[in-house]
Amino acid sequence: MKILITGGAGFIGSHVVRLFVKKYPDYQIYNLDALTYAGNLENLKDIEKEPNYAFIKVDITDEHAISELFKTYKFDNVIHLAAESHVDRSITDPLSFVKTNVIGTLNLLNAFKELWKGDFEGKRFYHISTDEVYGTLGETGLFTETTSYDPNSPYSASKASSDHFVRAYGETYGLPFVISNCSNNYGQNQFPEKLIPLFINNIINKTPLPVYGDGNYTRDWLYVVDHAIAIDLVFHKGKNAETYNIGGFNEWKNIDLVKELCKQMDAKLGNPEGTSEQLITFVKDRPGHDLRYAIDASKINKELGWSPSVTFQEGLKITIDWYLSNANWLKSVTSGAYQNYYEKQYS
Ligand SMILES: Cc1cn([C@H]2C[C@H](O)[C@@H](COP(=O)(O)OP(=O)(O)O[C@H]3O[C@H](CO)[C@@H](O)[C@H](O)[C@H]3O)O2)c(=O)[nH]c1=O
Repeated sequence: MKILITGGAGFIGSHVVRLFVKKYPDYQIYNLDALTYAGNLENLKDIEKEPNYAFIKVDITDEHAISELFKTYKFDNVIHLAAESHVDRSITDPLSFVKTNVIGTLNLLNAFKELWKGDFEGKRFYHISTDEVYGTLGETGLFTETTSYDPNSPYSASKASSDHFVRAYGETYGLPFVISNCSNNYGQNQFPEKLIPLFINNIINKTPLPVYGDGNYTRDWLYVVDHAIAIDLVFHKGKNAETYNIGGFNEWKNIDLVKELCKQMDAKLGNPEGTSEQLITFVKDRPGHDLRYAIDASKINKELGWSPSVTFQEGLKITIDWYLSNANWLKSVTSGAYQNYYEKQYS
């Protein structure tokens, strides 16, 4: 089986590529990535020489290149993770999100459709998406697979649009697909623009921790390897044309999470208690900031037997240890791209 995994050099993508390369030696895994600021082949150093792994540097916005690639390699299946993913960046540059997340997805769908021309036996297009397509929750309630789409940021609007296109290709052309919508991920190799790795990096460098608004925003956090395990299950056992919500049953208000992170970092760094908390700085809010995301993951639990295997305390510990022992990785990824979007745009 030939599987194209897009965005495989990125954070979640690299964990998915590693899992598939190691677990399925009979599959041929093609990792397609444009290697933008968030993609890094260092993330896959440990598996790059495996015989069932190949890397292809192509941007999914390049319609011609994508079409030629599908003709050459005849991929049986696609697991599509390539995306612009950072909400703050989408606020300053929405168009690049439409190009990659919407047009890029369309290019893949078209190439897949043209390659198999309706003979889709044993084929599947798996679109990896986000819980942000559902918009925001109040203090109570959970997103289920039937919650209406109501995206609020340019990022979530672009992901909602690509989800709709995938479903439309299923309805219109009979293209076999499955979609999953996941909550906030954290873990090793995440680019330090996202809350947890950004704040770990800032604590290491003793720079301010910019908490947006009053910090009373809630996210549901999932350890990235548990997401990769869920993707493996949905890919192999998920029903055609279905959606699966994936979440950690692990809601945290940002301010509480940041304080917990500070506590664990102080313990690790041998700082007196309370040292890192002094770096917390309440700053101007993110425009259109969604109050709360929370996922009802009971469908994937009941149908496919998935539930998170790593507790938040364990996952956070693994993550902190990884960043502390990979200072070179942190330095190299932060030397080029500007990672602290608060300072750049909202100050
Ligand atoms: C970077 C940053 C974030 N925040 C807040 C904003 C959010 O309420 C929360 C998490 O922010 P972020 O790490 O940017 O993640 P968020 O906007 O929730 O979106 C993430 O989670 C989504 C899934 O829910 C993914 O689809 C997105 O690709 C991913 O970026 O922390 C701060 O207060 N200060 C910051 O500097």
